[in-house]
Amino acid sequence: MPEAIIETRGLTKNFRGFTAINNISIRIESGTIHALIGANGAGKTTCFNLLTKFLEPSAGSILYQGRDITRLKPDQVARLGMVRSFQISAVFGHLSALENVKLALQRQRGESYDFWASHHRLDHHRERAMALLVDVGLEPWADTAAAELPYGRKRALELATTLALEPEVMLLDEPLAGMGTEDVGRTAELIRRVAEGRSVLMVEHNLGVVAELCDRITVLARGEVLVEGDYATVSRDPRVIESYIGGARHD
Ligand SMILES: Nc1ncnc2c1ncn2[C@@H]1O[C@H](COP(=O)(O)OP(=O)(O)OP(=O)(O)O)[C@@H](O)[C@H]1O
Repeated sequence: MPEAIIETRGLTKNFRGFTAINNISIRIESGTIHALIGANGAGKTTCFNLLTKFLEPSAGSILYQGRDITRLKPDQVARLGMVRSFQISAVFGHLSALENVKLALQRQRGESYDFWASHHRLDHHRERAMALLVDVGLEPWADTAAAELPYGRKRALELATTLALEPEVMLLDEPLAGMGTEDVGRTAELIRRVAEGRSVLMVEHNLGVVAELCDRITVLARGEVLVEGDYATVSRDPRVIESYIGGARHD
């Protein structure tokens, strides 16, 4: 069996008596793009927040590269290489795209803003930041204030600031939400590109993109794993079809 980069065992989350996640065990294989899908209220966000350490589980454990990270804090798991996009990578609207990525690079190295920082180091950050902007197709926008970027480009900038942290696993929460068709296609392509050499876990409602992009899919229903597999397997499972009737968003 391929190596698991993230694994949950009996993961459970109760909210004052209501079980939002019930005893789920999932495996995210190293080097894959893995989607978490399910009808509204299935538990995707709760599961995502448990994996990224924004919520404490009521029971069960989470392993990252075989190591138990159940009790670690979000910044500790980020330092291990498991980074939630839009987590540490808040984008500052008044700063240019380039400055935002430079700042993310500085933070990645634990440097505080230093007026006297050597030119050599700052030049190095500039070059690396520019390369990351090129990677996400933002080169022409390098000097544009983040607040002025079109929506889809802003998400691309967030991906660049996440990439600055050199993650091994990127966790993306609805990366295509709110995008028009053109942005969806370009961002999906971008995710495919940045996924090379790393693993990605994403919560996503757009099933067309999930079908195109994701190697593995976990379908949640009422806080439990309904089925896990590739798109062909998952999409013809009668339980999945049934759980989606009336529940899924068809966007
Ligand atoms: N903080 C909370 N307190 C109480 N119940 C909660 C809390 N967070 C989530 N829930 C409940 O847990 C269930 C799962 O919610 P969750 O947001 O994880 O689902 P989801 O699959 O992400 O749904 P959506 O697609 O609508 O975002 C829902 O019934 C929700 O009402």
